Amino acid sequence: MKRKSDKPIKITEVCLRDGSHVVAHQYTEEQVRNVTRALDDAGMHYIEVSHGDGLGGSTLQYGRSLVDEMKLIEAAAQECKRSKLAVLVLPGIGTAAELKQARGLGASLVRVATHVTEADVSAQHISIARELGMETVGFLMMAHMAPVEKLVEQAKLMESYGAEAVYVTDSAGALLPHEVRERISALRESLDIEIGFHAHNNLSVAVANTLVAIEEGATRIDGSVRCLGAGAGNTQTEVLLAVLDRMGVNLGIDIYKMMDAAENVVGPLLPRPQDINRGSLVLGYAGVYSSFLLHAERAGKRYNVDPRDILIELGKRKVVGGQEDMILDVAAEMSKAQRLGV
Ligand SMILES: C[C@H](O)CC(=O)C(=O)O
Ligand SMILES: [Mn+2]
Repeated sequence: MKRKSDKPIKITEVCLRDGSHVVAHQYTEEQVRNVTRALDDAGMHYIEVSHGDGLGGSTLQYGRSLVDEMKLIEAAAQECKRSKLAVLVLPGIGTAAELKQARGLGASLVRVATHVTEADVSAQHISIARELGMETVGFLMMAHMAPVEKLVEQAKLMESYGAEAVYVTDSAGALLPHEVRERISALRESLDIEIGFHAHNNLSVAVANTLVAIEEGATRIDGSVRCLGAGAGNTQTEVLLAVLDRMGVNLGIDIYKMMDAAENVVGPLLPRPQDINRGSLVLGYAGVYSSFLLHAERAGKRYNVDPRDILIELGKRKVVGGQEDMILDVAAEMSKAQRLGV
């Protein structure tokens, strides 16, 4: 494989954070320990643990966690012998106090996530993370919603605040390979820091998109074992590692051990197969935030509305992360319209 960066590729495994959406944030301490131990043993570079919506996400709006995420972070930290522990924080949801607590428990990297046009709200969290001595990464979500020039402008803001890498985050799994190529390439030309890529597999192109991102110079790459992430999940980590190995890129992570972790440890946690069903396909097709899938399915049941119609309407209204309450509103409106026959 020809890569436009000579820096080593670092993988962040997100099944214990993005996968938290899939299990409605019901991870137990034992599950987190078992998964972390298996990933650490395989040599995973970074393991991310937080509520699906980041530190402090356990609320009515986003869904309550079964176990306090700080307990889960602490448990994961105790299992990490080689892997580094990462957390995610969304300014406006997670606070500096929570970031400090996570740091104290052993998290050494933080991704500060904002909507793709709202990087300015990340300044304070990025600077606090740097003061805490954490590796600090910007995470521009719903990257398909901004034109390339806007994305570059926002990434440069994060760089100016002190981020050491910036991610193109395809939260809706809506980006096509050529769109990933133009985004990563533009960032590589404009930034001095590392570039990352986080995919969702709603249109079945997560691995392909990730390969394009790596070719274009992305060096921070996310994956989830067995696709255990929101919607149809993320780039399937063990598959990506096997493909990269076939392409001559060995990341020092044991592929057999990853396959075993996928089969024996993560597989049993899946509430249902992480395939591309009607709902997840619509997420990618309509460009809707992947973590809305479960909420839309629940709202659909409650109001007797097809979840696909809810998702398509949310896409039309350009609803973004943080507006989860709109899902119920839209479902209620649609149900009323159905009853009135309008
Ligand atoms: C808070 C989100 O779930 C972050 C993420 O993984 C994404 O936007 O995708
Ligand atoms: Mn995600």
